[in-house]
Amino acid sequence: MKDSVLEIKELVAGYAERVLIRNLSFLVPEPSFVAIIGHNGSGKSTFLKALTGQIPYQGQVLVQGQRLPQRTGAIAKTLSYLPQKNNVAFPVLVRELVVMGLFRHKKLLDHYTSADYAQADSVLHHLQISHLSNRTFTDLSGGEQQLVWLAQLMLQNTPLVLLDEPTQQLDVYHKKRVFDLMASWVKKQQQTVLCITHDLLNLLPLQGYLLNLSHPQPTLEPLSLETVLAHQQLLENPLP
Ligand SMILES: Nc1ncnc2c1ncn2[C@@H]1O[C@H](COP(=O)(O)OP(=O)(O)OP(=O)(O)O)[C@@H](O)[C@H]1O
Repeated sequence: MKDSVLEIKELVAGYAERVLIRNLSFLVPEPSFVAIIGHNGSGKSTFLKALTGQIPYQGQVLVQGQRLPQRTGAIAKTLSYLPQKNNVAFPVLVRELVVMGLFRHKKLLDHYTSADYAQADSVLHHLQISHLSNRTFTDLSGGEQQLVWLAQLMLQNTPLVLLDEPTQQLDVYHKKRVFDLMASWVKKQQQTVLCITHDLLNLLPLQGYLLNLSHPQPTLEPLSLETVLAHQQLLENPLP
């Protein structure tokens, strides 16, 4: 039997005196898009922090049948992660930041080659942000920075991609484009995408699943007009 791409078994995670994820179990059988939704503070980022080894957890996470290590370094081959806030403390050109997405294929002191830069240029072109290529990253607007991080994530090309509100600062046009882009990662590259979002209406055209962490016992539900609208209504009310 083929291994499922992702299986979460009885995951428990949270902080010192506050368990936020209680006995979460679900299975993603094949490469899929999974929208993680829920009220502010319901534990969405906490869930991704557990998967990325930033906080300890109980339970099991299996990726393609293998237990995901709990150490950040060892996880890097399997998954890429775009946090909600990602600061860069030094002035770096956009093209240089994007090419770093290939770090998994490099040894410590390796230089990036012209073929690597060609790949970086290609994803910048794909995201329609080639004009930002030689700009200093820290001078860009919040939305432009978000698109640059997405370009870097594309170069990482891991089986599992975790994104924490990747469309938060984007305009209406770019929000739609980024949701289309995530759908194409699933379809064309067979990647599994877990995306935290509050943009429920943008989920309507997509195929995949929805996981509402505001629910007392969250489960994967197929994305459809009915499920999205039902959850939108739930989220319009206070956290139970
Ligand atoms: N390091 C920490 N120590 C203690 N509590 C924390 C820590 N980080 C987050 N929390 C708390 O855990 C709860 C869940 O936080 P989390 O960031 O997972 O929520 P979220 O669902 O992603 O919310 P949002 O939609 O606002 O991004 C919040 O109440 C938050 O204050």
